[in-house]
Amino acid sequence: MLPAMAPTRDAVAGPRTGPPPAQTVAAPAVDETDPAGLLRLGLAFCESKALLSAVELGVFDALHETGSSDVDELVARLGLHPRAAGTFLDLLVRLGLLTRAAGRYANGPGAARHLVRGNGSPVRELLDRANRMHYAAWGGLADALRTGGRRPEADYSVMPRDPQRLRRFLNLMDALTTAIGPLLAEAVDWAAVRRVADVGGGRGHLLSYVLTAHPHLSGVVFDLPHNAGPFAEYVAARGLGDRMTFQPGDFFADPLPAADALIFGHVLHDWSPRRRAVLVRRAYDALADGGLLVVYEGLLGADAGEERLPRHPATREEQPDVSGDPVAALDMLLFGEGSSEYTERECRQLLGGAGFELLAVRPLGERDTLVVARKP
Ligand SMILES: C[S@@+](CC[C@H](N)C(=O)[O-])C[C@H]1O[C@@H](n2cnc3c(N)ncnc32)[C@H](O)[C@@H]1O
Repeated sequence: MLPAMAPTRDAVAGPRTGPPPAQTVAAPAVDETDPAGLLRLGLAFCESKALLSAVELGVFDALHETGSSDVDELVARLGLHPRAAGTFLDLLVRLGLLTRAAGRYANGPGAARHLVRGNGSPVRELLDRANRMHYAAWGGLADALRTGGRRPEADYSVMPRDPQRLRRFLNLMDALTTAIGPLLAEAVDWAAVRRVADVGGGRGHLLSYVLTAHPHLSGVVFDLPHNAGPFAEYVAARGLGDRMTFQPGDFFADPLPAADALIFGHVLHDWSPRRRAVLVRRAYDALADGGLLVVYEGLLGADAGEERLPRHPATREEQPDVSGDPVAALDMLLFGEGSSEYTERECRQLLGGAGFELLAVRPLGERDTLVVARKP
């Protein structure tokens, strides 16, 4: 699940959001006798931007509502200039996103499943964010590589001033944890836990899965005060108002909730290694002996012998471990606001260094790793 990285003020001020939108793909075959592969790679941004623009313009939403439309109908509905609209739509057909029959366009199966707003797929939210932030940031990649590209850590203080942005952010968080919630409910042994706190738990989406699966649990979401309203709406809608509470606070400054288990989900990677260590120490201090710390994160380079990318020998020590997803790692390193993805090994060290005893490290869904630790 990627980070906020645009060089614009908007993106710079925004917080991290979990795993990156981009997925590493196998290295394309570049045949020295045929430069087509190189050209395709070099110009891939055109097709990428066509998809992102179609999402931005609401092409897939419009076609979802109408079933099918001709170019004039789409021009009118989406407020497009007619000059290039037909060519643009035909490009989307060629990319396999739309179908066209008798001059009428419709969503292809992949678009219908993943690109229509509100259909529950995280892909739409990720592409939305990629368009607003990552695209512009990657446009400045060469500069970021020259300068090191570091930016300040996440700044969540922008959220209360921009309700639309907050809503978009919460939607994205929920989309990313929809797949994780049921898995996390299963993967952890909650039998000895009575009260669980999701620290940085947003409006409670993830925690609602855990509580629904385990009726003996009660829960508290600890998050910044601006999430109190969205939380209240959310738990009322899920019918969990009597089992889940919201504790507003700053996890760097305020006492963490008293609970038998604390969750940090997609939270630690928002911060620099130093601040991550602060959070883990605070969790250790907040838990009673035997208490659980549950971390899920898109950790890089699991220790299970994944192939490592070659490193430049001269800077070996400074290189991040990017064995998991180099696109995500670059994105996070250069544009991730001082936050950084980190490796499974670092996570083990982080928790072990604070005094935790590791109980389990295992994959959680397609992108995340679950780490469960206990305060001895
Ligand atoms: C990247 S989101 C992760 C949300 C959720 N745990 C998930 O897995 O999707 C980070 C969360 O931490 C919260 N947060 C950021 N800074 C915080 C702080 N200083 N104190 C408490 N919560 C904070 C944000 O409001 C946001 O809900």
